[in-house]
Amino acid sequence: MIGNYYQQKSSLSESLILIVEDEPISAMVIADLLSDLYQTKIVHSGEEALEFCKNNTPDMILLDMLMTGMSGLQTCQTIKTDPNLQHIPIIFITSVKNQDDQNKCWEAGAVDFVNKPVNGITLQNRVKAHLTLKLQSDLLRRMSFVDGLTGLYNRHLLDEILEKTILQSIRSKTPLSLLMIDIDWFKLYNDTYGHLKGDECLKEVGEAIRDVLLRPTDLAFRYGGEEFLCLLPDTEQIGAEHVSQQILEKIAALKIPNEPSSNGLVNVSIGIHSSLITTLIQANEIIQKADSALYAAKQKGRNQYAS
Ligand SMILES: Nc1nc2c(ncn2[C@@H]2O[C@H](COP(=O)(O)OP(=O)(O)OP(=O)(O)O)[C@@H](O)[C@H]2O)c(=O)[nH]1
Repeated sequence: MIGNYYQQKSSLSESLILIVEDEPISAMVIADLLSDLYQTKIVHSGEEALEFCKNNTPDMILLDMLMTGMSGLQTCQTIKTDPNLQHIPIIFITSVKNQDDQNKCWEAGAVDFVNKPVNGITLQNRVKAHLTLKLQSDLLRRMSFVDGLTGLYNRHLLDEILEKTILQSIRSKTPLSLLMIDIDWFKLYNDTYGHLKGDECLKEVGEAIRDVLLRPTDLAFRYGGEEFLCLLPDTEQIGAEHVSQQILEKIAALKIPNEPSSNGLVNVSIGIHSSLITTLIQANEIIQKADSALYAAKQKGRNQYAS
C-alpha cells in the first residue's frame, strides 16, 4: 500500500473508478456511461468496497448513499480515516434530497454529488473534472516525495511512511530491516574532483542502490547529503546482509575513481538494523540503530557492512 504514495497515472483513461451501488441495474447504467473512458469496477456494498480497496487503489469512488448493510456515509467515513485511501475522491450518487443527510456526506469528505436518476453528461463531466484534479494532485504529491538530484524518494516520504511500516511489521509479525548507507571519503571526493562530479557520483550511487532492490515493497531514499537509506519490509538479517553485499558489489562495479580511498574507487559503508518488532517503537529509534551500525562499519575500515 505504500506504493500508493508515488504511483502516477499518465492519462485519465488509466484511471480506475470503483462503483459502489447495491442495485445491479443502476450500477450497470453508471458503468456503461464510464467504461469507454476509464477502467471501472462494480461492487454491491460498502463492505465489498472496503475489501476491494485492501488490494487495489481506485482513483475515484462513486458511492451510492442508501445501501443495505453499511451505508454510503459509513463507507465514506471509513475510507476517509484510512491514510492509504483518504486521498481518493468520493462522489455520492443519490436520490436523497434531504439537506441534513447531504451535509453529513460533505462533512465525511465527499467531493461532489450526482443525483439519481443519473444524467449521463453531468456524471461524465463531474467525473472528468475530479479525476483531472486528482491526477494533478497525485503528480504534486509525487514530486514532493522525490529527491531532485538522485530521483530516489526523499526524507519527507520516509517520515510519512516509516511509522506505518513499523505498525505493518508488528501486525504481520514479520522482520523489518533498515540499511543506512554512506559514501566513504566523500568530502575528499568533492575536494578532489569538484562538486559537480560529486553530484554525478551521488546520482550513480543512488541508481546502483535502487537497481539492487528488486521487491516492490523495498524502498530507497536519499536520507541526507551523501547518505542513503533502504527500507526492507519482511526482510530478516540474512536477507539484509545479502542486499548489502550486492550494493557493495554494484557500487564497486561502477569503478568511479576516488583517489583518497584505499582501493582508489568510490565505496560505501552500510549499517544494518534488522528486527522483529513486537511493541510500538519510535521511528527514529530504529534509524539511530542503523546509524550506530554504520558508524561501526566506518570504524572497521569502510567499504563493508556491519550490524
Ligand atoms: N557534491 C555534493 N556533495 C554533497 C552533497 N551533500 C553533501 N555533500 C558532501 O558530502 C560530504 C560528506 O562528508 P563527511 O560527512 O565529512 O564524510 P566523508 O568525507 O564521506 O567521510 P566518511 O563518511 O567518514 O567516510 C561533505 O563534503 C558534503 O559537502 C551534494 O548534494 N552534492
